Amino acid sequence: MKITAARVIVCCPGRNFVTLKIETDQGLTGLGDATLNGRELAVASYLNDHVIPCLIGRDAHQIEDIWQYLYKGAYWRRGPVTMSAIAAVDTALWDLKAKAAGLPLYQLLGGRSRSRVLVYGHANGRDIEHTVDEVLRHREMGFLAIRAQSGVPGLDKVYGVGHGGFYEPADGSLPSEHDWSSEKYLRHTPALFAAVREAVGPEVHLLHDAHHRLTPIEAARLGKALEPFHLFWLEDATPAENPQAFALIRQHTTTPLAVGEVFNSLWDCKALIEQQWIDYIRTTVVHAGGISHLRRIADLAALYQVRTGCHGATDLSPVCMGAALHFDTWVPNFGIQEYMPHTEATLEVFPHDYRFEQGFMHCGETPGHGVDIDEALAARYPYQRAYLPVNRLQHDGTLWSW
Ligand SMILES: O=C(O)C(=O)C[C@H](O)[C@H](O)CO
Ligand SMILES: [Mg+2]
Repeated sequence: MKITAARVIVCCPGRNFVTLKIETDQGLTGLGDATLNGRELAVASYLNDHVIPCLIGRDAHQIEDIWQYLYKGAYWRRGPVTMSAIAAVDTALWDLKAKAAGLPLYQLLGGRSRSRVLVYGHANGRDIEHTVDEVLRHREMGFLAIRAQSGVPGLDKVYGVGHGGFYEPADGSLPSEHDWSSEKYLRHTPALFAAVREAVGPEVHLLHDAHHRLTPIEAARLGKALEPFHLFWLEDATPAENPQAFALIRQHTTTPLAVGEVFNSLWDCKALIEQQWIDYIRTTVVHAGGISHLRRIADLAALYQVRTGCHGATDLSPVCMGAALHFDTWVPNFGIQEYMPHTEATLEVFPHDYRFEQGFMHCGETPGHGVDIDEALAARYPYQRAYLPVNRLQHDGTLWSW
């Protein structure tokens, strides 16, 4: 099955998505997500200008060789742009192989390890009361695991909290500015979880994302303060460029830790997993080299009882979600999958066969990963430049992690 053409489709049905479509001499096509929020066109160029010319004429079945060719062959290894581009090729090739075999993708990975995929939803509120209401609303919708984020008194805009309507953090044609105070956040967050736990009782899994904004010792303090409320996980407690920072957090708290949505290779995860400094690894298909590389990360994690918790925000396209759900259906050390519903416009551009039911997602049974693109419709939503916000410390304007 020879690759005859490949094309990058950039569209903005409510937000930007970059999709790679690979065509073959057998008439089959495969799709891969290449969306890198706020840096979309860099990946589109990487694919168009540097990767696609190397794909034409290759055997689409040689997924591993093509992966190595793009990774080692670039000489310049890793990084989010490179690894998202490789991920798109890899995902499209797995989609093609599964279509050629006439099987849903999870069957090629080794078959079903579970009947359905536990997902967590997002409850965001402007204050504690509003967040509690949102958590209860998500429980009514059937979610068994819910991430809770709330506005912080004295801070104007905070990560994870929408300003009415559909939550989309990439909100400006230049980066918008948020203000930050770790002191205010650390005073507020334990009270938030005390109220949420009191309202939902012991059964619902609760999650929280500190979104890289704390220092290691502040993160340790938060983890300790949240212990009575038994979180499923505390995510991105501190930036993870220096994995050793998690050793410090670990010494102080039994709150489970999740990290890795910004990672793009096994090498980012290695020390955190091997030292058992984390409990969940958040890498997903689009930003970590596709199904082939994600499988390697999960296999390493399994040796240390670290489980998967794939990133699944709305800036990952339905193509990524479809592929991730096949991965989740197979991966033995599955933990949980993040799930934020896409807008109606996005779902129309990307017809898909996965579905949400009573707190779980189900991947479909159609051959491949089960997600397509309506190119004519996509063409009606041209790219719009959009950036993620930046954070500045409230008291003096120092640039901080967002
Ligand atoms: O979903 C999450 O946990 C996130 O932290 C979402 C990220 O902010 C988002 O994907 C950035 O593009
Ligand atoms: Mg996160």
